[in-house]
Amino acid sequence: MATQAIVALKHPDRAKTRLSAKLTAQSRRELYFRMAEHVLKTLLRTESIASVAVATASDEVASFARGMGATAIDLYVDLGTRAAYQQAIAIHRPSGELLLINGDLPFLQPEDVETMACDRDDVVIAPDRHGRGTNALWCRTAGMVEPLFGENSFKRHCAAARAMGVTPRIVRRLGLGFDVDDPQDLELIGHRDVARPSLLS
Ligand SMILES: Nc1nc2c(ncn2[C@@H]2O[C@H](COP(=O)(O)OP(=O)(O)OP(=O)(O)O)[C@@H](O)[C@H]2O)c(=O)[nH]1
Ligand SMILES: O=C(O)[C@H](O)COP(=O)(O)O
Repeated sequence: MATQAIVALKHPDRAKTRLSAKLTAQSRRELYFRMAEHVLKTLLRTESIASVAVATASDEVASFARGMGATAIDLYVDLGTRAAYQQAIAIHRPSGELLLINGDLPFLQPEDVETMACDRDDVVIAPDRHGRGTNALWCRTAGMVEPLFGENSFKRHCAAARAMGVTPRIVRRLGLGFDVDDPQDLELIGHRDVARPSLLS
């Protein structure tokens, strides 16, 4: 199997704004790069991932991605996660298996990615742990489900798959479900019991 992965990464100076009440701009930048590095490294060492591309409008992030061994898909402007993935697909024209995955998943492990990219299904969706957003979307062929990220995108991606006659497989795992959006997520990172399955229900 050979899945192409695309990671959307916003301009670092405008990322993680919901953490502004708790973290300075400098700390938010550091957290952003730490998480992005973790996600890229994880993807790069996952066997079923053939290539990793970062979709970004930031030259700094593009260089960072290339320095790590990923490629960069240069976007013109940040218009949100949905637009970033849609533009990246339009520019990059991936064929075959495609994984769209966010760059703010601090617990992501290769096994999580392997679980998504296994052989049996056409569409696999990893919701955030609240069951609202989508943190990763895998399709057997690019274009099978249009990226519809944004608020409550999990329901939308499920409906979009069903509209194509496909029953999506849903993957709920800590590594895929735990994204860092708000101050409560930051507090949980520090706690070992973050791995409790109850957080994923
Ligand atoms: N290229 C690109 N990536 C984006 C954009 N918006 C979000 N992302 C990425 O999509 C993923 C999920 O983003 P969010 O959880 O909304 O993160 P965020 O926008 O930094 O958070 P807030 O500023 O707090 O809303 C992260 O990897 C972001 O870097 C965008 O406009 N362009
Ligand atoms: O569904 C989405 O668009 C992504 O998961 C981003 O959602 P978030 O802003 O809740 O992380």
